[in-house]
Amino acid sequence: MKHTEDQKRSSPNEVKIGLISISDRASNGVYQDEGIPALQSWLMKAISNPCDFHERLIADESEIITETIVELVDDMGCDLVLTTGGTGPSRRDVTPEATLEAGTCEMPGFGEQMRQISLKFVPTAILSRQVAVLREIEGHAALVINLPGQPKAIAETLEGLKDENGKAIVPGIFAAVPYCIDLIGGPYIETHEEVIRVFRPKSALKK
Ligand SMILES: Nc1ncnc2c1ncn2[C@@H]1O[C@H](COP(=O)(O)OP(=O)(O)OP(=O)(O)O)[C@@H](O)[C@H]1O
Ligand SMILES: Nc1nc2c(c(=O)[nH]1)N[C@H]1C(S)=C(S)[C@@H](COP(=O)(O)O)O[C@H]1N2
Repeated sequence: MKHTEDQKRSSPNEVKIGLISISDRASNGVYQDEGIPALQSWLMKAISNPCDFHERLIADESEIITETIVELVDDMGCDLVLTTGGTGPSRRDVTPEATLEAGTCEMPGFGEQMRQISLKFVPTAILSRQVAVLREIEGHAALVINLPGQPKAIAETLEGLKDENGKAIVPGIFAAVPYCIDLIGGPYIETHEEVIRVFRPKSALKK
């Protein structure tokens, strides 16, 4: 990894997070982007570590999507990159292919779980082709996850489905993100349990 000022952490537990909103219309100013604000507000509510966000609003262009993921991981040193938009069946929806292009290995469980969660909200969740990958380079690695484009779907998939007492019925995908980041050498992420309860094996818990 190239060493730049951007990659430095202001504290050892700071999490560097890339947020990419992929939308032809929002990036052209046809409507206001709601993707990045929805991602950022959920993460700020959920994560207790200090976070350093890097935001990008781009069109549904395959090369630009891949380049943006690579830039956020390799140059900015992001530990986690979340994309929103462009995972449906339309011709312009190319986010999954562009993400796979930036990845060094696929993490199929995230896409599988997201479709399970989203099917509890809308039958069209089956149309979502979301993927997740690791991007591993020399001295650094990151987890990259596609989320749906509907702004309300962002919290739904990250947080999952809860009953009226706040108990998880279907766990959100973020429950597995901190342990994944541990395993690839990133910072130890902690969350506010009332928003999302993280799962780690006992042996991986910090005392
Ligand atoms: N960045 C965004 N901000 C606000 N709403 C969005 C955004 N991206 C998508 N949406 C909403 O979610 C729907 C589904 O998202 P999808 O990624 O399939 O968009 P799309 O139909 O390809 O639109 P776009 O022209 O924005 O790329 C959109 O039709 C739009 O109503
Ligand atoms: N939780 C949730 N997931 C959802 C949706 C939703 O409203 N809520 N919309 C679905 C629809 S209509 C489509 S086409 C696919 C792909 O979405 P994208 O193109 O917006 O990324 O996500 C699906 N996943």
